[in-house]
Order: sequence, then C-alpha cells, then structure tokens
Amino acid sequence: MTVLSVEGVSKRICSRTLVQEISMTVKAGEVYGFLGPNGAGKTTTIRMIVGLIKPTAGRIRICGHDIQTGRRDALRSVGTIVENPETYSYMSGYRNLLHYARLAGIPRRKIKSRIEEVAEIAGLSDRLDDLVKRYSLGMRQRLGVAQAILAHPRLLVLDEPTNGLDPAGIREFRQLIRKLAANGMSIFISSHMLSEIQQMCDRVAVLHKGQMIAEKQVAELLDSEPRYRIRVSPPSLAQSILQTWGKEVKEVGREELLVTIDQKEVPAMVRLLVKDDVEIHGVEEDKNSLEETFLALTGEQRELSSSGGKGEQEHA
Ligand SMILES: Nc1ncnc2c1ncn2[C@@H]1O[C@H](COP(=O)(O)OP(=O)(O)OP(=O)(O)O)[C@@H](O)[C@H]1O
Repeated sequence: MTVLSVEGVSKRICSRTLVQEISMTVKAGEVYGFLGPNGAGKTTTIRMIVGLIKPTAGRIRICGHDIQTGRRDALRSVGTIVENPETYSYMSGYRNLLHYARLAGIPRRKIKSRIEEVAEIAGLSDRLDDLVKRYSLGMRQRLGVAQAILAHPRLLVLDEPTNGLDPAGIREFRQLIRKLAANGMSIFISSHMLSEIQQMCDRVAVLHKGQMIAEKQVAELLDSEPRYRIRVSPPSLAQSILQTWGKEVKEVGREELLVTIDQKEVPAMVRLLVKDDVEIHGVEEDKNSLEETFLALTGEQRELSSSGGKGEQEHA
C-alpha cells in the first residue's frame, strides 16, 4: 500500500527552481531515505510534503488524499519533525507530550495511556518527569518523535533528525525508527550523511541541485561493485596484469591502485600478481565506495565532505 506519493513535484520561487519534477512513492512500513548535500532541496521538498508550502507543479498524496484538495485528511496521516523539534525545555517530557496530545485532539480519557505508550516506544519512560532542559540532544529528538506519533500517523516525516547527535544517540535513534517501521509506520527521513541512510533505510532517493538523480534500494547502492585498494610495486605492471584479467583498475596514488573485484576474487588477484613478481604491500577493502558512489552520482565532493553549514547552489 502506498502511503506517500509524490508525482512530478516542482517548486519555483521567483525565477529560481528549488525542486524540479520529483517523483517518489513510499510504502507502508518502509523507511525511505532522502539523501542529498546541503542545499539540494530536501527541506523544500519536505515542507511541501507536510503542507507548509505549496508546490508550483505536481501532486502530493498521503494515504490517497491530495495535500492540496484533501489537506485535512492528508495531514491527519502525517506526523513530523521539520528541523528542530519544538519542545518546551522548562517543562517536563510529560507536560510537553500532554500539550501536544491536547493539540492533536486525542480524547481526554486516552491521553495518559497514549503518552505512556509513545514514551515507552521512544525509550523515555524513566525520564518523563524530568525537565526537558535536562535531556540530552538524543533524548530531545526522541521526544520529538514521541510527540509526532501521538496521533498514530501512518507516515512520519523527519528532516535531518540525527544532526548533531553523538554515535550513541544516532544508534538509539536508528533503533527507534526501525521499531516504528516494524510496526507498519512509513518513515521519510532526510539526511546528508550516507552512513546514516545506509543503516536506517530500505530505499533511498538521491537529490542533487533540486533534481532526483537516483532512487535505489539501499542494498543495491551498497552492492555497487566492491573495490579494493592495493599497494603494489611496480604499479604499472600490476595494472596491466589486472587489466588483462579484465578488471577495472585505477591509479589512485603512488604505488596505489583501486581495483573493482569481488571479495571472492581477492586470493586469485594476489596469486596472479605474485606469480609475475609484483610486490604486494597491502590489500584493503575500499570503505569509501558507498560515499564515492554517491559522489560520482552528484559530482559534489566539497559539499558532502563538509557536514555543516548551508550550501548555496546555482539552479538552471
Ligand atoms: N524561500 C526561499 N527563497 C529562495 N531560495 C530558497 C528559499 N528556501 C530555500 N532556498 C534555496 O533553495 C535551495 C534548497 O534549499 P533547502 O533548504 O531545501 O535544501 P536542503 O537540501 O534542505 O539543504 P540543507 O540541508 O542545507 O537545509 C538552497 O539553495 C536554498 O538557499
């Protein structure tokens, strides 16, 4: 069942195209990653999905309801945290959830049990009575999720939720997301960090300069041709042996080659090189291959490597 459908959506402001003809669908229980460098148009897209701004063209439907013509029904199925969750730091976690439960129109007699439920899901049960200003950033983000799911949305939309979290915070957040998806909720989550998307999502769309340049299963993205970095001498001889063997080889440094081969082929590669007196000083898996796949797609080395700050880009 399709929970979110985005069809040919564009957003122009004055003569500037921020987002151009984006199409995607998110199914029930799917964690969908929306990946792109700073300034790619992720927040703009998300703001259209949650009805904060109108698309210039195209159509967005949530659980079959058009966000323009059936706004109330569409938004009833969405929970969201766009940018930072709005929490009142001088109030307890419980009071915050109480406030939002009332706003969400949860019947009075159900409020307490629902707050306890979402707190349990978000791993905050023990800390509900503490003031939010005593919470870690990770706990605040999870409180934001607890708040967003109060009214049982089918779709949860999160804009860069792990920004600023430490590794433990990211791990806890990831577990929370997977738990929600396992219970059938769809989650649309943006990030500029590949490693997060890779670990959290089932499918990923890659956005670049307002355009969707790829949509893949994460497994497919990861499978994209394992590569090995080998340090050899002489590299020219190694290169020609490997090319004769039919492998893609690239010189990436002094006496360093990047070879596209399957893990199973590594022993054969070593044997082949040693047989022809090539000295091997090191063989290691190229851990950056996913990042490079992404960079090859976007061609934007600079922006991905800088994790902070807003990037400005030219749009055609
Ligand atoms: N109201 C606006 N008017 C003009 N340009 C805008 C407006 N809002 C955003 N932009 C520009 O549109 C582009 C996309 O911005 P957006 O915030 O959607 O990107 P993003 O992928 O979410 O990046 P970030 O992670 O940095 O927030 C940026 O170049 C931004 O400066």
